[in-house]
Amino acid sequence: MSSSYQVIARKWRPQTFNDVVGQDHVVRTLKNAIARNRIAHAYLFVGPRGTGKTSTARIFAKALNCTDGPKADFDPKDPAVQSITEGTSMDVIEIDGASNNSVDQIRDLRDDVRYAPTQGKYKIYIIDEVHMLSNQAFNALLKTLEEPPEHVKFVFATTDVQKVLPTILSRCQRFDLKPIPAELIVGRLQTIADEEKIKVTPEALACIARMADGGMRDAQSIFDQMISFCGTEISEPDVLDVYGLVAGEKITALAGAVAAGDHQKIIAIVDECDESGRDLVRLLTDMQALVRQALLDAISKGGRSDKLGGVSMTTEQLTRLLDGLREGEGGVKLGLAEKINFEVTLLKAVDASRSRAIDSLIKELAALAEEAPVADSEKKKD
Ligand SMILES: Nc1ncnc2c1ncn2[C@@H]1O[C@H](COP(=O)(O)OP(=O)(O)OP(=O)(O)O)[C@@H](O)[C@H]1O
Repeated sequence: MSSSYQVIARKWRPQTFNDVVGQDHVVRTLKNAIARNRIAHAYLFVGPRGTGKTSTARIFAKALNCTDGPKADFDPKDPAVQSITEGTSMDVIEIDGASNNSVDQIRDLRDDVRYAPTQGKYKIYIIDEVHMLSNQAFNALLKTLEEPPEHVKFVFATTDVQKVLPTILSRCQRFDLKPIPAELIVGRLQTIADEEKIKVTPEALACIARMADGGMRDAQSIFDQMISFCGTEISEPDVLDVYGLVAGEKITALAGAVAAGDHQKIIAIVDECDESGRDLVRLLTDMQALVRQALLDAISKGGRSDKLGGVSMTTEQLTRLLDGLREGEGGVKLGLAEKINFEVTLLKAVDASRSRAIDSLIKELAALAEEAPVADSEKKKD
């Protein structure tokens, strides 16, 4: 039974603080709070999906309720910790805010909090997607949050903090989990691949990380799917084909053509991508990422970058280009006449970046022209 298949994302859920990737600021603060015994009544973990909110909440619960706790470096084999890992601890209660019966659960919670924990030091309520609670449930929760008994701790998680009532927010210590940088996703996937005896090239991993956009769960799900398709050996072309992605060098070539204003080359590359069934929406996102990198490069170098295909572009041009690409996004995403919309977006973006450059030239000339008559009249006076 124990050999039953488990998806990677679940099998590789971080079990200790050290396993959590890319959220050092959160982990450090929680560890410090535990070490100094300054543990708040309620925490709120905010962040995009699959970045470690639920995992960190559970690890925090383990640190609070482990034998001789609270202790940040608890032993994962401690029976008190294992019961939390296995979801059998009576003192760690998880409620999914998105489910229909959460109101009843929150009502139960109000009665339940009065009773002392059964084994651990604390009763810990982890409420996932807290923004999805109905108003009724929110209000019921608020009453408990106002005066929680000493032995009760709350950990809330949300992907949409705007929807959490201010009255709840103001009673919580808030932590923002960030999208996980691609190189850390690659690192974690590599560790998993080694353990699972999967041979995967660095290019393939980079490609998976690119698609996951900072979400570790997404990255792991894609990796899982690739293993189903390819077995134990995965290379970049496999990932590109399965997900209809465009190869890195082709994206660079297209970005270069856009920077150079080479309309013919743009159209040729788009044709090629479309004919081989590539995902143009994704290509547009990847292009934006490249232009953004060039923009950051230009800003750090005082106003110019030649990162897009070696063409020197100003910060202003790159901003216009990025703007143009974003403007067209809606049309391309609509899916109708996707290719045409995509081409038009690129061509317009090229024009926008160039016309602005011409605009500034005109402005400079106008400024010079304004100065010129003064110089002439000065001369006449002489
Ligand atoms: N920071 C991280 N470090 C390591 N693995 C992670 C991290 N974040 C997510 N994962 C992986 O993704 C899976 C899902 O993570 P988790 O449930 O903690 O995310 P979440 O932020 O709560 O997502 P959601 O908002 O969708 O509930 C985990 O089981 C783990 O495999």
